[in-house]
Amino acid sequence: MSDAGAPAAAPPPEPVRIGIVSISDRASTGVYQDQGLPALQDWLGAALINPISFQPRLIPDERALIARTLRELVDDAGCDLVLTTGGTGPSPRDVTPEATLDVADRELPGFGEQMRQISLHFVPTAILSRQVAVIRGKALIVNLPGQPKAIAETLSGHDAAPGIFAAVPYCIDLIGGPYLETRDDVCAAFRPKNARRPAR
Ligand SMILES: Nc1ncnc2c1ncn2[C@@H]1O[C@H](COP(=O)(O)OP(=O)(O)OP(=O)(O)O)[C@@H](O)[C@H]1O
Ligand SMILES: Nc1nc2c(c(=O)[nH]1)N[C@H]1C(S)=C(S)[C@@H](COP(=O)(O)O)O[C@H]1N2
Repeated sequence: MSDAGAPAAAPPPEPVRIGIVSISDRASTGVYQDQGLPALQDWLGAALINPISFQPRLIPDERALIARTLRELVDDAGCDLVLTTGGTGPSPRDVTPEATLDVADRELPGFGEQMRQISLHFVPTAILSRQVAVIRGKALIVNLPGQPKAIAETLSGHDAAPGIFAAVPYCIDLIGGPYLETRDDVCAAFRPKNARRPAR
């Protein structure tokens, strides 16, 4: 039978390379078991339809090492997206935002603003979190708080506020990365109509 006239089958989802970085003095030295990397991997694996190649890193709260790790993930490992967790608070060892700005080409303040709004719904101490999001080359780097439960809270949001991940696929389109497709029950990605490909 001919397929003439039938709509073209959607191309397979594009592969994406994602750096996940857990920044914690105690988890990186074995004082407690790291829960940051598994939480990031679980959430992203559930949310994205694209095949994901994870680049995981577990490191202490050292500014130069964090910056070096972010550069390596983007410039050498070729990550399209890097999510960090931890080190965003006000204590002297919390230096993740500074290290992230050290490697930034440009800052995207909306991510931090939205994240703090979402987190206020869960904890009043959300205002202590100094997360930033930046572009380096063709990659987006986003800081998340260190509490393992904060990862799903900030990425998914809640009834009154969409999670910050909703804006990630379109951002990655705009900076030249792969077309990210999400499972709507975990996270409905927002794209303007003219940027959407046909749904699967
Ligand atoms: N990677 C992690 N794995 C498991 N639990 C974590 C992790 N990071 C943080 N937590 C938990 O969240 C709490 C607050 O995180 P925060 O990033 O402020 O830790 P911290 O006091 O800077 O210490 P550290 O850097 O040693 O994790 C920690 O006290 C810990 O209970
Ligand atoms: N969604 C969410 N955001 C949160 C939290 C949380 O539990 N859930 N903890 C807050 C606390 S107590 C602090 S100190 C800051 C910074 O955390 P970090 O240093 O672990 O990155 O994140 C805040 N943001």
